[in-house]
Amino acid sequence: MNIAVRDTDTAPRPGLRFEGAPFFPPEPRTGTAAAHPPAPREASAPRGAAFTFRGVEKAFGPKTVLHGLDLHVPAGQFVAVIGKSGCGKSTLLRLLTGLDAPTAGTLDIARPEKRADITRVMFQEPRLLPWARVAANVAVGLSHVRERKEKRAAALSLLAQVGLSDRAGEWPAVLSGGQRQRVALARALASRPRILALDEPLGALDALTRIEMQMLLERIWLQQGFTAVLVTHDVAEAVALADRVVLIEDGAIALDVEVPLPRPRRRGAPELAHLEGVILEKLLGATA
Ligand SMILES: Nc1ncnc2c1ncn2[C@@H]1O[C@H](COP(=O)(O)OP(=O)(O)OP(=O)(O)O)[C@@H](O)[C@H]1O
Repeated sequence: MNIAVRDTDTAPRPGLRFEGAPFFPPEPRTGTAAAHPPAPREASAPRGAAFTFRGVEKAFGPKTVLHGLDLHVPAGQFVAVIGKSGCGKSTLLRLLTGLDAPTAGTLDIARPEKRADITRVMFQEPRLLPWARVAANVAVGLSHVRERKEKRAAALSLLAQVGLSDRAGEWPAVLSGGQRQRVALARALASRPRILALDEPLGALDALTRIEMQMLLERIWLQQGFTAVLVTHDVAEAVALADRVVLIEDGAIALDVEVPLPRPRRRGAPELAHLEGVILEKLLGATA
């Protein structure tokens, strides 16, 4: 198996892999971020790119969390972001989704003026509205659909995608944790985002539900072709789902690993375990 591992800034980026990204055709990665000329803050990303961080710094008062982070992600790619607690993973997602702004550097993103429309975030906790039934919770993501009947039909169709057709009229409180996350996923997908940011969305689920949700997420990603950025502490999850795993260390990308394995990936396969070991070794080195 040919595994491309990159200690950032010392080696060229690995080749890209695209599998099942029907809406966004693959584009060969062309050079490093440094090869691009400086761009105005949040200018349009290069064609075929979902987003590019160039020398992005984020400081909170005297504390600098991200130091000159470079990350180019082509449209349709599934990227997993790992790193020790407090290294800046959620901060990266907040910058990506426009919830926060970099203190230096540039973030190039397709149609930045529409960022609220093209990005969606899913968190560890589903954050559903407790006073709204399941279908109404999904409809929150359907603000672009005006007609009530149409909205309901769209919400039901989304619930069918996540396997919850029969729970549309229930309250979130009666659902299991995994079912609530399915509703949150349906709501996140409702606006057909181009970029789905996932901040440890499966972290609170039991092991079996977690694997079921991973498979659901992968299936929907394969069908819809959005760009997925998954923050996770679970390296096995990262290699099972992602085209590419990046490790943040000392505020920058310390490792960039391609996952050259066909889908669906068999949990426990030796190739996955090998790759997991390579990444864990680096991660443990970072936390030692
Ligand atoms: N709004 C804020 N004000 C001050 N400091 C912040 C703020 N947001 C994040 N930080 C700090 O930035 C650092 C990175 O936080 P972040 O949440 O991005 O880490 P993380 O890698 O996602 O951590 P974890 O894996 O534990 O969730 C932490 O030290 C955190 O305390």
